[in-house]
Amino acid sequence: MIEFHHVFKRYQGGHEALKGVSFGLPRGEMAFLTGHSGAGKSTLLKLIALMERPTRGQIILDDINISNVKDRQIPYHRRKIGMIFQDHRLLFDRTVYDNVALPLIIAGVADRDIPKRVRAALDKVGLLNKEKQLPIELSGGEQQRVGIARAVVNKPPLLLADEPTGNLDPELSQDIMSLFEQFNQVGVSVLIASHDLGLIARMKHPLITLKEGRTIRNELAEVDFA
Ligand SMILES: Nc1ncnc2c1ncn2[C@@H]1O[C@H](COP(=O)(O)OP(=O)(O)OP(=O)(O)O)[C@@H](O)[C@H]1O
Repeated sequence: MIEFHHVFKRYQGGHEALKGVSFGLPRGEMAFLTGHSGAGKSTLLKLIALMERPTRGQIILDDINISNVKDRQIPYHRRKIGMIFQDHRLLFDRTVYDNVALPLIIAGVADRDIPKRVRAALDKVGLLNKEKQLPIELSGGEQQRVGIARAVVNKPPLLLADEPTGNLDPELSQDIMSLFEQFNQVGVSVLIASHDLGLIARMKHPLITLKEGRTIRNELAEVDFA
């Protein structure tokens, strides 16, 4: 599903956030990405979503070298990916329903199909009864679930989550991780950046550990440079 071949990322200003990262995430796998603050975890996820471009190396997503994806094709590329952020990035002046419907509207889904799909996504995260509420009226864990419903409403084959439990207590964090496992069990590939080593250890999924932009531990296959 995802292959990184000796990927480097240097930001404007000269900081090298990734220094030759290689790994392969097979289709249908769930894995964790960990490492100290500033190790390059968010950068790695942003490269997959084409929120940033690599300086060197190749990233293959679904057999496509994403360096060849032109800027105008990025919205189509992103439809393969559901992104979940620590701060959820919900629209706080819109209802739960409207937040989850937004990706469908952007993707041009027919109006008549939207309610059913929004409710299916809210049902999966256990929030069917909250659709008329504003995000501010929900708990932190519920807000994160809305973020997850929004990420999965288009049924992307890949979920990328950046510290999705960073603001949650241990019990809620476990619930959110279990939710990711449920999506994984129906075939969705999942890559989660997290600091929470205790939670990661309990989940028993492969781990990639970054240190100062390099892979220091990789329980996923290293990929050969073709
Ligand atoms: N847009 C940017 N411009 C310049 N430098 C950046 C930019 N984004 C990130 N960096 C730098 O790249 C390095 C890696 O950042 P990144 O956000 O990928 O780390 P991280 O492992 O996700 O950290 P955290 O766990 O704190 O979120 C850091 O030193 C950071 O300061």
